[in-house]
Amino acid sequence: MTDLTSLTAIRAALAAAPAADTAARAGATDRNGQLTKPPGALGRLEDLAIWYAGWAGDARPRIAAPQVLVFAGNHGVAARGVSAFPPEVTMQMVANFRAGGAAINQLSDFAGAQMQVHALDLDTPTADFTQGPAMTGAEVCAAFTTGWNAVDRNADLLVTGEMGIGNTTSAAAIVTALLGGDDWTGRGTGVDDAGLARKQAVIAAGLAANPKRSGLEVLAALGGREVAAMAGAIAGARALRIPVILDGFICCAAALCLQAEEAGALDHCVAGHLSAEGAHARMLEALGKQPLLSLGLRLGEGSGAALAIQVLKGALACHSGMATFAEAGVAAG
Ligand SMILES: Cc1cc2ncn([C@H]3O[C@H](COP(=O)(O)O)[C@@H](O)[C@H]3O)c2cc1C
Ligand SMILES: O=C(O)c1cccnc1
Repeated sequence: MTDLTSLTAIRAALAAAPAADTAARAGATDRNGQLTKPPGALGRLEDLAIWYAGWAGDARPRIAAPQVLVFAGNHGVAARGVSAFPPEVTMQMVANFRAGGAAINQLSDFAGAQMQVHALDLDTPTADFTQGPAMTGAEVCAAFTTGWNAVDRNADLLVTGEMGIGNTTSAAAIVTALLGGDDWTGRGTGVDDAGLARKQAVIAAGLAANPKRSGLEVLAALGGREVAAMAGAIAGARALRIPVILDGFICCAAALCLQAEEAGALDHCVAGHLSAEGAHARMLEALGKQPLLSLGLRLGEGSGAALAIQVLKGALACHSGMATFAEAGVAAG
C-alpha cells in the first residue's frame, strides 16, 4: 500500500510515478507508419493512439474497460452566495447519479464505461477558505486517498468527474494561487454580474487568507474534498499506468495541483474537452494540453471527458484494427 497519510508522503508518491513503456510506444509508432493511409492522414488520432499504447504497454491495444469516477463534496464558501444553486443540490445530484438520471450516467453508458459515485462527507462542508484553509492536512489526505483507492486496477482508461455546489469558485481560487493573475473566475452554474463580483471577492479573500504555497498545499487550502479526490484518482491511475481523460475547469484545477507539485505528473493525461467556463482555454494552455472536443459544455460531472472516450476508442480502433500496406496488398507511396 502506498503511504498517502501526509502531504510529504503524497509528494513522494508523485515523484515515484512510473513512465510510459518506451518499447510499446516505439512499436506503435512503427505500426502507425505501416497502416493503409497516407502518413499523418488520421491527424491527432495517430498521436493519441501512440500515446495510449505507451501507457498501455502494448503496441496494438484496444480500450475495453473504461472507468468513470464521480466525486462529490460540499464547500464552506457556498454559503457566500457564489453559485446560482443552493448547496443541497450536491446531495440531490448524488441521489440522481445513483438513480441513473444525470448526464454523466447517459454518457458513461454510451461509452461502455463502468461508473462509480463517491460522496465525501457531504454533511460536513469544508471550512470557508476566506477565513483560513478549507481542509486540514488530514482531511485533504483522506480525500486524496479515497480517489487513489477508487481506481479499478483492471480499468484501461479513467475519467474523473465531480459534483459540488461552489466548486468553480474553489477551482478558480486554486488556479489564481498557482498561476497568478486575477481573471480566472467564470459564471459556473450561471451567476449574474453581482454573483460574479461576489466570487471574485471571495477568491481574493481566500488568497489573502491562504498565502501561496505548493500544489498540494493550495489543494488543501482552496480545494474541496471532491477536488482532492480527483487529484488522488489521477495520481492513482498514474501509479497503475492507466491513461486519464481530463474533464473541464474543476477537474483541470485538480490536475494543475499535481503538475505544480511534480512537472511530469500529467503525462498520462489528455484533455477531453474545452469547457465554456471562460478561463478553461488558458488553463489548458498552462497544462500544455489540447482539448479533443469543443462543444460548449459547462457541466462538469466528467461529462466532456466521458464523451471523449469515444474519440480515443476510435483512435485505437483504427490503430489496432487497420491493415498494413503489406497485409492489404496496397502500394505504399
Ligand atoms: C443541477 C446541477 C447539476 C450539475 N452537475 C454538475 N454541476 C456543476 O455545477 C457546480 C459548479 O458550479 P458552481 O460553482 O456555480 O456551483 C458543480 O457541482 C459542477 O459539477 C451541476 C450543477 C447543478 C445545479
Ligand atoms: O468546466 C466545468 O467542469 C464546469 C463549468 C461550469 C460548471 N460546472 C463545471
